[in-house]
Amino acid sequence: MDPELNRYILLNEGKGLVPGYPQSTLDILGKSNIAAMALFIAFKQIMETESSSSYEAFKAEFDKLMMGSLSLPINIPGTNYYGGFMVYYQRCYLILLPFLFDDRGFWGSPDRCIIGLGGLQASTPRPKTYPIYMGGLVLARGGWAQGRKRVLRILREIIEKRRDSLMKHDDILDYLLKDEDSKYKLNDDEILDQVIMILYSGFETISTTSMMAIKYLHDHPTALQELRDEHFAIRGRKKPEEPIEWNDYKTMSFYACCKQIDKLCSIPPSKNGYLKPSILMQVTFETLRLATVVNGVLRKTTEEMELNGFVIPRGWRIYVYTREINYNPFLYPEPLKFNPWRWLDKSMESQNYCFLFGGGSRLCPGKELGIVIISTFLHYFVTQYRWEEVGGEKILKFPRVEAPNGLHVRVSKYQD
Ligand code: HEM
Repeated sequence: MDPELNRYILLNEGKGLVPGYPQSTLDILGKSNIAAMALFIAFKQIMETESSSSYEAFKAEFDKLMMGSLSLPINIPGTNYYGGFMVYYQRCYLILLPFLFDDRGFWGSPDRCIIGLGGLQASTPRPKTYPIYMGGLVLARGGWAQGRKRVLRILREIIEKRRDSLMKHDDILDYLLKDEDSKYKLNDDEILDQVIMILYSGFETISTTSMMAIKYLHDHPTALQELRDEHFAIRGRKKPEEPIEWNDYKTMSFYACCKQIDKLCSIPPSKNGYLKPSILMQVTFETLRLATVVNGVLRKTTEEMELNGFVIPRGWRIYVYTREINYNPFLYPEPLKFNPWRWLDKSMESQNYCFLFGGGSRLCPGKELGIVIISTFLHYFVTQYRWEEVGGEKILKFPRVEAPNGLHVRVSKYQD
């Protein structure tokens, strides 16, 4: 691992401390550390050299753009939208299936609904009324508003400088700019779209999941201890300051290195070795399940279809609300409980109801990268620090997972 990133991951010491709290207190999400870390990592992967000179200016504009991308499309000065951007303009039909509301009118009671690409499960109680409501949900658009304009300007300048320079870089932007194979050559607009897409997609997903993992581990000392054992075992094979690398990551993922796993796990080791998820993977998947960051996936019907009595016309855009699957008690007993060990069975992740990263041909292409970044962060965090919450830890789960005031923790150096 790049030592600079490594340092950043080690909590960006001295930066982003929450005013009013002692020096050792960090705002884990919100406007500082984890979110900044996720964006910085993505920025550095895309433009290694420019990450030191252009990052701060870029980040300021990107923050505005992020805010605008999740707002009503009112394109007048003063609104979040005007200061940001929207991705595409498409009319989208929001399908509110009545089973998303239970008898008390609550959203998605865990025991009543499941919708997946395979259809509704037989256990779903059928509503008598016609199930589909149409709402004009405008997802996006309207010219390039301010945030995006400025972000694009910064990126274009970087691209121009790259073209004028003879230096070679080993980063994503260099690969995008290469014109060796004209079959895959992208024009500048397409390159810019790719860059923004990578920055945008990995930002909130990674930072929110990392924050929630810290929260759950804090609240579940047994899981934290098991994770620490697993990661001190990895550190034990390395010199004190030696960064982790790819081979370490492999032992951090599906090769169990914690004895306790064998006690808990009913599955025999596979012939390839102990191909069982490590406690790190279990914690990550359980966090992704319980604190669902991406609530659903968008699809379009290419022909009229019937899903267990629900008729969906051809050409409709559908928001498949996958979040509820994660709380289905038939699939995940005691669904609201943080139980990382339920992921001991590796096959859980490949079940066709598991939509943590979407599914089918649109499966999240950043899945592995996202898991690597979260894993690396947790590895350093749990082996180097203890932490306790110090107020402001209000967490909202709906409509999106967030800590409106940040999750404040006081960290101290970990000593046995
Ligand atoms: C914890 C981390 C992440 C989670 C939970 C996550 C989740 C998801 C989900 C649920 C989808 C929808 C897939 C579908 O429609 O079936 C998606 C799509 C996507 N994700 Fe991620 N993602 C994560 C990280 C990343 C990262 C790091 C990147 C890029 C570097 C990325 C890039 C994308 C892109 C480009 C799509 C659209 C794919 C398409 O429509 O073909 N994601 N992600």
